[in-house]
Amino acid sequence: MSTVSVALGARSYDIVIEDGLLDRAGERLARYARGGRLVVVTDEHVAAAQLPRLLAALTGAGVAAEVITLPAGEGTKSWDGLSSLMDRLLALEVERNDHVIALGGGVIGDLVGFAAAILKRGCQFVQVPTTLLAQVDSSVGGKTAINTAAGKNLVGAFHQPSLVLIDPTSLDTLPAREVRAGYAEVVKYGLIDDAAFFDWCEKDGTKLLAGDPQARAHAIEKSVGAKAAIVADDEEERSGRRALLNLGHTFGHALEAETGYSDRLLHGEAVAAGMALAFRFSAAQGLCPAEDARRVTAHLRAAGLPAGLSDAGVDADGATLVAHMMHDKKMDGGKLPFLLARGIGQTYLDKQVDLKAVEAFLDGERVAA
Ligand SMILES: NC(=O)c1ccc[n+]([C@@H]2O[C@H](COP(=O)([O-])OP(=O)(O)OC[C@H]3O[C@@H](n4cnc5c(N)ncnc54)[C@H](O)[C@@H]3O)[C@@H](O)[C@H]2O)c1
Ligand SMILES: O=C(O)C(=O)C[C@@H](O)[C@H](O)[C@H](O)COP(=O)(O)O
Ligand SMILES: [Zn+2]
Repeated sequence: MSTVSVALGARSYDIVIEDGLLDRAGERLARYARGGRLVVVTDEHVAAAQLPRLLAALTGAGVAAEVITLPAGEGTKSWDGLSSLMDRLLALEVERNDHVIALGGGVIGDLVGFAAAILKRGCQFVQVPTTLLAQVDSSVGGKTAINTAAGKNLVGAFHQPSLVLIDPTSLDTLPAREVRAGYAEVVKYGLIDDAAFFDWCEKDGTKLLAGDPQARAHAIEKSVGAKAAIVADDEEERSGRRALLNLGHTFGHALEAETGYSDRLLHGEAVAAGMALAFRFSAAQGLCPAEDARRVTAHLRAAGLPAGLSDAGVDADGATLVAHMMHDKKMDGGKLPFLLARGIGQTYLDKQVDLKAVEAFLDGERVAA
């Protein structure tokens, strides 16, 4: 077992990582059960694959669970998904001091977190992530949101969980495509500021993708440790440090918008393509060695992830993609700061990027594909 703490003063919390934790979560969660009950929110796939383990643990600890099961997929992170969840939480008479349990991937975590942030002006929640992406990234840090017609995560709040329980064995039922999508956010930590970890990904990433328990534990602990440190330093993305976690996301969110937030392109896949584009753009601008951009592209493709527009199934011109980017939350005074790289492990926030250059670069990528 390992525990990582997110140091945020009164809002500090632990992230507990342990194989089999789901089966032993009853005692840990029982302390949050007021009146002997807890509300668990999950999606239909997780309800079939992992919920029985959590329910058995809760029953064993004498806790009664009310379960809300939502449709699986990015479409649930929407006004409709939020409205339906809020009505159901209100019908269950969840109170401000109650804890709601989010059991699922990033969609459930982001949606439940946002619902918790606004239910009766704020109740509490616990993250029990069941995808690789959620275990290495979305369950930590308190970014909660839904998507709107204008773009990704545009309505949301910073609302930290009280606890994060990570059971890597819950990934045993996760489809391989979802494991690969989560792996993109693992690689991200190496590319941001840890070149040695990117080396590890090149050497041992395939073990992680195959479900090797040691590789899985190493990747989750490294990722969560890196994210916890960044969040503790810049909780609400004010100083620029937390923005580093957005590497690949400005391009990636534009690709997700272009594919309609659908199964055509998963968030992690869009981030993979976005990181490769960020590195190639950096190289094209003379900021980053071409060899580093080549390594990033090659590694993502070797992992079965998209590393460009055509891999991602996107056939849009630069102007269309840049128009999506204008909704990015990093926009500041009409300018869009970009996460660029001076090399692997040397990501930085560049506030001087010329959007015409981004547009021309993307047009070139489209032609080259
Ligand atoms: N808040 C953050 O910091 C943050 C970080 C990264 C991503 N995100 C968000 O996370 C979302 C993507 O999350 P995701 O990739 O986890 O997708 P997801 O929540 O849609 O889960 C992916 C699929 O796997 C299924 N699933 C989940 N766990 C399973 C299991 N153990 N066994 C079998 N099936 C399982 C789900 O039902 C779903 O079909 C995006 O909306 C993204 O914007 C948020
Ligand atoms: O936690 C963060 O900060 C991140 O940026 C993590 C990202 O992986 C995640 O996709 C996040 O939701 C994107 O944030 P956004 O502010 O661009 O919506
Ligand atoms: Zn992400």
